[in-house]
Amino acid sequence: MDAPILSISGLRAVFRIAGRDIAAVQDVDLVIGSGETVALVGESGSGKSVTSLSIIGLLPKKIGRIAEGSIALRRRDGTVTELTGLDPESLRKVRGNDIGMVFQEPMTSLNPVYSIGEQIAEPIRIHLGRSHRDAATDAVRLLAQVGIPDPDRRARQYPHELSGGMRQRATIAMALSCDPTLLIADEPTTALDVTIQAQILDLLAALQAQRGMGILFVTHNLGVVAEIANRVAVMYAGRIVESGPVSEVFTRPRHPYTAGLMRSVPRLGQATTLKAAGTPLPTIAGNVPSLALLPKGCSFAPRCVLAVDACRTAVPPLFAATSTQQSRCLRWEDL
Ligand SMILES: Nc1ncnc2c1ncn2[C@@H]1O[C@H](COP(=O)(O)OP(=O)(O)OP(=O)(O)O)[C@@H](O)[C@H]1O
Repeated sequence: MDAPILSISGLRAVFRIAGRDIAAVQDVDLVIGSGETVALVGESGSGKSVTSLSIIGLLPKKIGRIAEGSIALRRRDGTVTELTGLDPESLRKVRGNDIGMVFQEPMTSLNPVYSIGEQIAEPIRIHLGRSHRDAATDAVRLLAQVGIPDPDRRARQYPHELSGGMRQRATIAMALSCDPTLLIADEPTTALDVTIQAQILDLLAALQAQRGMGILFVTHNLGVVAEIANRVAVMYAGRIVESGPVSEVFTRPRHPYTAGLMRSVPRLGQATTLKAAGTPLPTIAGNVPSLALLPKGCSFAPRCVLAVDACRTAVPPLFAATSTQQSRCLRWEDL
């Protein structure tokens, strides 16, 4: 059997703040197979972006670093490379050749002073060694593949001449230009309106079916997870607290934090009913703890209605709730 596209184990990423290492992410294990989409979900500050930045080696210089763990990537030629030990230049090559990235705001990836076509062609020339002319042809082909009408003309246009949805399509084309084995999409649809969002999700699913790449999809939106992902990993205060197939986790969450997140999602019809009844949508009481002052034991315990004394003494391990679903809750059986 082929090695997974991405295999993270025991990842701990820290920030050096006021002379202390503060762990933004710890004990993170994550596997993505080819053709599989894994969603990383959780509230703001839970460590989703730090996890994806660790993979691409772009933690903030000077203060951020991977303190422990391994990140193994299967490359296009089938070899598996350990990314944590690579020097910056080798890592840059892996990033350009084997990992594609799409971020929330397309203008962070696009340069306003170059045409769309030039920007897609550049990595093709640099990383795949294609001629100017061939790379330009490839760029137009990629624009067509991501559903941009009249791709010849669009390739000559500048980012400001495209709509937000078209710009995001263009960054997806750029991310796919070197035929990556792994695509990291960090809130790629959050800045778009819902109809465009649905189109981009459909596009990613279609491209994945064609190319068989693995996708790490970072989002705080459970609706989007249900739409696009095969498996989901729920993060809280830097740790994965629950993971498993979306169908299992969403129908039967085994961690109180996941259950709380699920309850706080408005459902069609429910919002108006609750409003009519004068009942607000349920939220999870309390706040995410500061990473510098994590409570002893389970980080979610201070907000958890199920918490017992044992939860406050040691961080719970990941329990195998089923053969495919894991929960970092001592009381997963009581949920
Ligand atoms: N440059 C930085 N310096 C110091 N701490 C940081 C830095 N970047 C992130 N952190 C800390 O790391 C933690 C995890 O942040 P991260 O951006 O991964 O969260 P997230 O789950 O992606 O949130 P969001 O949905 O808001 O992007 C946060 O507590 C944050 O304060």
